[in-house]
Amino acid sequence: MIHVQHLTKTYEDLQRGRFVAVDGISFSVQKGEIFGLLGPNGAGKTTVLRILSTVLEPTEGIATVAGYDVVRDSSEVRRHIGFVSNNTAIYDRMTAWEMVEYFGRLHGMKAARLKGRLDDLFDQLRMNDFRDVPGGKMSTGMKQKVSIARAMIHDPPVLVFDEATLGLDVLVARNLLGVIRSLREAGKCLIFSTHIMSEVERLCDRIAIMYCGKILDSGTLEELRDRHREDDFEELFFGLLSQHEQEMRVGGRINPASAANQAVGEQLV
Ligand SMILES: Nc1ncnc2c1ncn2[C@@H]1O[C@H](COP(=O)(O)OP(=O)(O)OP(=O)(O)O)[C@@H](O)[C@H]1O
Repeated sequence: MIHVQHLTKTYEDLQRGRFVAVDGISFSVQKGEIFGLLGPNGAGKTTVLRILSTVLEPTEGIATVAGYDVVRDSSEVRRHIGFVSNNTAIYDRMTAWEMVEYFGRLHGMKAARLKGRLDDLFDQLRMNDFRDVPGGKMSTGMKQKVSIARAMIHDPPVLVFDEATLGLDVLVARNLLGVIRSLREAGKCLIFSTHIMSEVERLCDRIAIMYCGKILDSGTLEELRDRHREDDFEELFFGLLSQHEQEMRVGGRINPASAANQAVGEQLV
């Protein structure tokens, strides 16, 4: 469902000059699978997810979603993908129902199909209690559910969650992880970015550890543990990051992103 090959994204930055945010990464995600992108702030996760959802174009490499190329077939990609982040704008004066309905219309859905889909989603995500509550009066958990419903209204086979639990209390975050699991059961292809190790351990079928724009390693939790002979995932993760730092230092190729990530230990849970 998602195929990424040698994907690179460079930004022209006033301070850093030409900056490589994503550096030749490759991975695939199948139907019915949750793929976790784990990495500290600045690792390049959001950039990858924005390329997949056609908000950004890659500098080099190929990315396809449901068989469609993110550059050549961007409107087909948008039809097949839903994007959930932690900072989706929720309109204060629109109710939960109106907001999700509005996004359905933006996707060109006809009234009858839209009504059926709204009913299903409000049941599935248990949103009926607050269907008429305006955005300005919603709790963070309600807002997050509206964001998910909005991303799912057109029933895309691929869903992207970018740091979606950031700022949520434990209960709401736990509910969200439950929703993501149920989407996997429904056969969706899910990609989930986070800097929280326990989330990937609990949720993801396969994991890519990302740092300074590169995937340092990827596989199931068991494969990673076996390969690195380390049962403690936190130790494994930090071991990979410091090995990468060391290799960059020896090669004299310190990526500016490394400097930006010096406080990496403090950012990770
Ligand atoms: N528009 C931009 N112009 C220049 N640099 C950028 C731009 N967007 C992102 N970057 C840089 O690219 C790198 C990767 O950022 P990105 O947001 O993809 O990382 P991330 O892993 O999602 O981290 P975070 O969790 O902080 O969002 C960072 O060093 C960031 O400062």
